[in-house]
Amino acid sequence: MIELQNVSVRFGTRCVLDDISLSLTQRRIGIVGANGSGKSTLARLLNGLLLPTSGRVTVDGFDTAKDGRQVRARIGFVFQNPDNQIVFPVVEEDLAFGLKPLKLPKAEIDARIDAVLARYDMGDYRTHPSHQLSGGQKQLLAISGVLIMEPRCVVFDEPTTLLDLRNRNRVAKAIEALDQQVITVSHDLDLLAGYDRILVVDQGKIAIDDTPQNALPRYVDLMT
Ligand SMILES: Nc1ncnc2c1ncn2[C@@H]1O[C@H](COP(=O)(O)OP(=O)(O)OP(=O)(O)O)[C@@H](O)[C@H]1O
Repeated sequence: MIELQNVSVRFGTRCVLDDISLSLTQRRIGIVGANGSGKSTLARLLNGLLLPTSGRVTVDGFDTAKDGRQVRARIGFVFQNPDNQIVFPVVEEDLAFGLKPLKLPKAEIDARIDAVLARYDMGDYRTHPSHQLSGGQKQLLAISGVLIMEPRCVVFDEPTTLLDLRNRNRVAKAIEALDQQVITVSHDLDLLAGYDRILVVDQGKIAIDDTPQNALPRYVDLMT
């Protein structure tokens, strides 16, 4: 379980998240809010990319401030722009990179690379230059680089924002098919319609915490 206990985040004198407590147990959780409301900040707290100014974030009892390794093994993070996530020039090298610290046998590494690429029908791209992939393929590679670590939860920060409709649909399908817990920050409300729980971030607080059926229309009202 991911838990936030009285979490605040301040940047200088600006309080971006103000005393938030949450238990994140549902399989699909969406986070929405206006630009600059603190959604990415909230998402980045969940795997220790960012530490709270005060309060505690724990993942299965591990504190993000103290147990970074255990937290990152459990929670994967997919950035909005896959170019920020893809670091190696060749697809298979990029996928193998995250596995390095695990010191797995080469056969296991190869098997995991084959499995994630097969999942997205990208087996032919194993030795392809990563930066020559299409935008949608890059996002799928970024997702693959996270899945290969076998996290139990994946946090997505605006995963479809940079994609055309075709690739948006491809990535949406890929997210939908995940067995893992998924926490998605998005302005794409259709992406979140089938989720179990929606959190609306507004002025440093969770203004609405409800099902999509209840939360999304109220959010749309709030924004208009
Ligand atoms: N490292 C940082 N240092 C200073 N201010 C920051 C930092 N990160 C975020 N902020 C500020 O905190 C606020 C919330 O940012 P955040 O990225 O969480 O918003 P968001 O809801 O994800 O926005 P968007 O929808 O535009 O992506 C913004 O005003 C932003 O400028």
